Amino acid sequence: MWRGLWTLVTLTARGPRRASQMHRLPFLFSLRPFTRQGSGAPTPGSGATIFALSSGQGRCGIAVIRTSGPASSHALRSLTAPQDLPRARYACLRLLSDPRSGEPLDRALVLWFPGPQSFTGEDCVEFHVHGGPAVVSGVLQALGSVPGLRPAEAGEFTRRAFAHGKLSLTEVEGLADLIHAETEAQRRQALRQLDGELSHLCQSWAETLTKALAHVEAYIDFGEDDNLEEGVLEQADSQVRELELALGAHLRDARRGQRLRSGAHVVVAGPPNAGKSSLVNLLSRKPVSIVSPEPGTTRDVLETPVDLAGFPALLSDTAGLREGVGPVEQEGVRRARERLEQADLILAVLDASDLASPSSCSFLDTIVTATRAQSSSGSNQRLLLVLNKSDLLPQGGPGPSPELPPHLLLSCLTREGLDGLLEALRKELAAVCGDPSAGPPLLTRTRHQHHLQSCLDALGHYKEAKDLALAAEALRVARGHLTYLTGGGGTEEILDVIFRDFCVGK
Ligand SMILES: Nc1nc2c(ncn2[C@@H]2O[C@H](COP(=O)(O)OP(=O)(O)OP(=O)(O)O)[C@@H](O)[C@H]2O)c(=O)[nH]1
Repeated sequence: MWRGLWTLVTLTARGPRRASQMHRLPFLFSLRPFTRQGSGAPTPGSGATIFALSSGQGRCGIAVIRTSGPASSHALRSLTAPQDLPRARYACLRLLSDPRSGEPLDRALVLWFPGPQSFTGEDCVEFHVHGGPAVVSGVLQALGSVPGLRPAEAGEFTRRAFAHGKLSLTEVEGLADLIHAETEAQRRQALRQLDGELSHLCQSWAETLTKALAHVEAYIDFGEDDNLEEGVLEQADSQVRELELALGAHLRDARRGQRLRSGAHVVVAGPPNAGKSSLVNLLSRKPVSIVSPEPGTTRDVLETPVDLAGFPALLSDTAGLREGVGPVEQEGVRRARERLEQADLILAVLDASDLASPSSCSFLDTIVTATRAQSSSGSNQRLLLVLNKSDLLPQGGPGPSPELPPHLLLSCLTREGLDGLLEALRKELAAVCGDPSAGPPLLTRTRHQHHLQSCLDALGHYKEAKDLALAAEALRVARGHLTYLTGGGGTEEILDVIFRDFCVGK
């Protein structure tokens, strides 16, 4: 019975998740225009000079404390001896003292970044002090005693950088992702976004729309005037068509960039005793699940975040799939099936030495059906079949069998086949999450999807417009959504959401 269920839900697995993601951030989609990015948009208390510990908390070799704002040079002079400003952007060794008592605090490297050539665009100072808690708290207290200085709020340095046009909103998001990146693939994607690839792409699309709009407005103003070059409206139409194709391609990326940020759902499933828990423990390099020779040991879904071949994943161990069991195990089997529906990648595990058992046959049957259903439905769900316990097979393995779909041989016991499995996982996860090192930049947030979709909708209105004034307005709306995407418009709400991801000192 569950076989049919799985197949059915395989076809529709993406729908509900998308809906729930949209639901969680409803206010992001009702943006009103506000001051343009980079034009000195106000930040809360932007007149003050802020300071914070920018390196990690706790004892460390070197800690970096920084300031940003007009009183930065005064703060530097107040704490250091000699009191002159060091050469801009050159590290210089200074004695730091408490300006209230004159008590020495540390010998530190000091860097002076006069605005606007600084991270925030304001005057900034960095103190590279010894990372002991007493040194750090002494320097922070000394800075707090300097008039005009106050502790920074979370993300306030970056918010100031955004307000001064140093970073676009997508670059700010890339920076937040870089700080939170836990895997190689996440780091690559974040760095590309921080480098402005997505931002530049949106800007080039916005420029295309500006040209199309100029053509339409010229036609409105001059009509069939001799001075107007021929075919201006046709040019606008072809620019819109090209842009539609480009936006459509990005929107069809199956949310790979978002999966790379949040982690792919990888579900380990199979009949009881196949070695699912052993595989989960092997891949996560920790004892997440109980392993025992008794079939039916795992009865609930056990989840663990892992770095799988450089990609972030949420790995789920599930109850062995079988019929005719007690109520507790039955519930575990129901939950396992539910998890299979949500999986981006299914790791189907079978005991290679027990392929003829009824539970293995029934599971194999299901995999074959599911694989066929996937290829005919165009589903994005991926599947890898792993034949575990290869150490129990006679030399040479089970040999080619027409009944078996493509599979990998593995022994969780001896780890033979693990490298091959990791390589296969890397390929599958690159298909699920996208390759962060190649191809066009991916959309990494629901917000990006929303603005591109809205832009595309507006282009649809352009094509349907009954008169040129309406067509021009549709182009303006479309361009507005691209501007919103890079932070050229928005509300304090969206900025609050994005900057909430930052820690104090960034
Ligand atoms: N020989 C051999 N035994 C293995 C291998 N992998 C797992 N086992 C053994 O197979 C038994 C079942 O392993 P589990 O990892 O608990 O299997 P499971 O699929 O999670 O089992 P359920 O919780 O019942 O669904 C244990 O005794 C493991 O030590 C392997 O590669 N080779």
